[in-house]
Amino acid sequence: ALELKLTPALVLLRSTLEQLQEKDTAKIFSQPVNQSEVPDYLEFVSQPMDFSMMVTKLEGHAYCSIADLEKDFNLMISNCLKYNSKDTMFHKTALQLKEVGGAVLRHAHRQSQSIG
Ligand SMILES: CC(=O)c1c[nH]c2ccccc12
Repeated sequence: ALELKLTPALVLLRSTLEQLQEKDTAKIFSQPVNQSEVPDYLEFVSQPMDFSMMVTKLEGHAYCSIADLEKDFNLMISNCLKYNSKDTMFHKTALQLKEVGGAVLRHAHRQSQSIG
């Protein structure tokens, strides 16, 4: 539709990231894992990622597509699944966010295709 023609890719990236953050109702992904509180974190996770870092990257034009955003989202989820064992709230929350976030991203991919 015409109004999508006026929607720059950056606006779609921003709204997609905002939708993903809204799904993280426990806000466990809002900020980096505090490495002084979790001293062994970097033994399991080589590339930390969280939503605050993704916002900084987005505003710094580090994401050229929904696929770029999806890569960091998937990294953030897999870090959490790796560090936190299956029986933890964090692990279960990450699995749920992976599901609902996937739907948000699939919808965003469709929208970006119709922008052209
Ligand atoms: C997202 C994640 O793994 C974590 C979010 N907060 C944490 C606190 C201790 C250990 C891990 C975490």
